Amino acid sequence: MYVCKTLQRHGWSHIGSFRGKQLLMDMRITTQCQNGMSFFSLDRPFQSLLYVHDAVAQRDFEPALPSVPDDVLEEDEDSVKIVSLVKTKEPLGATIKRDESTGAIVVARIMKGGPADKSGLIHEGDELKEVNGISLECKKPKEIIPLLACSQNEVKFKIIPALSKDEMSNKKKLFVRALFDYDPVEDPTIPCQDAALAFKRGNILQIVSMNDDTWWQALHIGDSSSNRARLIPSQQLQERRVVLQRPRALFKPPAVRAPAGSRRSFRLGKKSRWARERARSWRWSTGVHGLVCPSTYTEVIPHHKDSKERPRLVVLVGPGGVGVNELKRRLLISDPERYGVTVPYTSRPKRKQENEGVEYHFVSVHTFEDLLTPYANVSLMYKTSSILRNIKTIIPDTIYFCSVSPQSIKHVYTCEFKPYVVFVKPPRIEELRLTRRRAKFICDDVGTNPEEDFEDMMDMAETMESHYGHLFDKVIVNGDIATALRELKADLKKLEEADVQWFPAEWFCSSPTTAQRSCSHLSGWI
Ligand SMILES: Nc1ncnc2c1ncn2[C@@H]1O[C@H](COP(=O)(O)OP(=O)(O)OP(=O)(O)O)[C@@H](O)[C@H]1O
Repeated sequence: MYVCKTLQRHGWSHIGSFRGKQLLMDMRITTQCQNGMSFFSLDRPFQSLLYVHDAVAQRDFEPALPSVPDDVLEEDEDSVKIVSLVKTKEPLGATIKRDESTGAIVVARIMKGGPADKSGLIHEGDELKEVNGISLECKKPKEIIPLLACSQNEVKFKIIPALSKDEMSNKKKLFVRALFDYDPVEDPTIPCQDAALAFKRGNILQIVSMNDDTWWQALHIGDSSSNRARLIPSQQLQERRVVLQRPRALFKPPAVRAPAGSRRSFRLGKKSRWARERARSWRWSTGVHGLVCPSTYTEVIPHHKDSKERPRLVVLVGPGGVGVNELKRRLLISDPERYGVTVPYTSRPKRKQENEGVEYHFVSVHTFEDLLTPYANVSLMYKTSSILRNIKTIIPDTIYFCSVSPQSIKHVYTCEFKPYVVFVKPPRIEELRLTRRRAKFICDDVGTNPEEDFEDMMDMAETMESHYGHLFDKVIVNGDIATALRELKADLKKLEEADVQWFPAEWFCSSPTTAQRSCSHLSGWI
């Protein structure tokens, strides 16, 4: 029974089109009058025809599109596509995978001749956002297959189409981690202060234009208050500035000191003359006095954390005596369930409060030297890797710390360990003197003068920062130990809770040349 309300008002001629009317006249029609409303029963084909007509007239054939999510940027709005495929017994003919760097589910392969291929609507590289209205965010490929299996007649996909190669090169978003603080208020050269972006070391910026050699345009990721690009100093400009501001580092001659072995102090005085000289020569050969590129920005890519992913390895670095072990010790005491350590090797003598295999494996200078020969270095690296691997498989939820010398960071600075590198930095020299003396850790060396060691520590910290600063995710100033510990714990908590983490692009570079370029502070992609 087809109810035709229009019939009542205007009679036959108003049902659909004239063609409809003509058809109607040709059919067998039964009409009845009931309460002033006209009813008529029609044969099935004709009834279907009217349904189709009405559907077309009301444009009912178009799919009901879900609303555009709020977080889609204006420029992205047109890139969401809804694809509806009729389901048959055949599989769709596509494979999907999770993109490691973005966490997105993407079409990995389209099988030739399969339904997906024949439809021409789904392509390799397309990002799947939803299946039948169910969001695929944080889902794994194996969780998505049952969603497809249980859908009835049709499967509806919400897709972000893959970009063509040309579009890719134009549209690839470029993110960097800032390696310095920038305050436009203190920059007299900025063309327009209101158009500038202030940022802190460690902030993530999206570079939206590099057309100008001196001023780039960038957005501050995580600052939802503004979507407007602002000016930041380009890498080139910042490098020039750093070099001009570094006369002390560049021209300071090596300090002439009394023979190192002639004095004893809380920390370095216990080192052999050889070790002290070696440390100093390393500083001069690799530090600010060598060919060091100033830290400006380093390219990063977002990584969407998987709920089952292990915590990242936390690597602590800092100049000798700054308090790396003290921080590790206190962290372990504060929560032994949550934190674990790896035990490094050292050639320095054991201190009173230290135990073999706890803070370090104490080995002789000779053994340590052996470990540093090129051949042994491989086995040391292997040992380090296997120790870390074992630990990672034994207690997956524990956050592991390891302290390494900055030169050794490269052994763990890989996608396998995904280290989070924390640089433990001494405070200003006055605070260093005050806090260390107050803590009385020079008590076992009566009559020592730690002043030179404090200076060495400051020098070494400066060298490490200028040489390896681009690898540091976090800098903790160890003045007051309780404050430093609190800050470190808060930072690790934030790291654990963050859904998106920013990994250096070099971890994902396949060719060593590209990796090297990306490591040298973006010089490759300018
Ligand atoms: N913030 C601080 N205030 C006072 N004393 C501190 C502080 N941090 C560390 N110390 C003390 O300084 C001494 C050296 O610290 P620690 O052994 O942790 O240094 P380290 O960085 O591990 O050196 P190394 O790498 O040579 O072992 C210890 O006696 C420690 O208790």
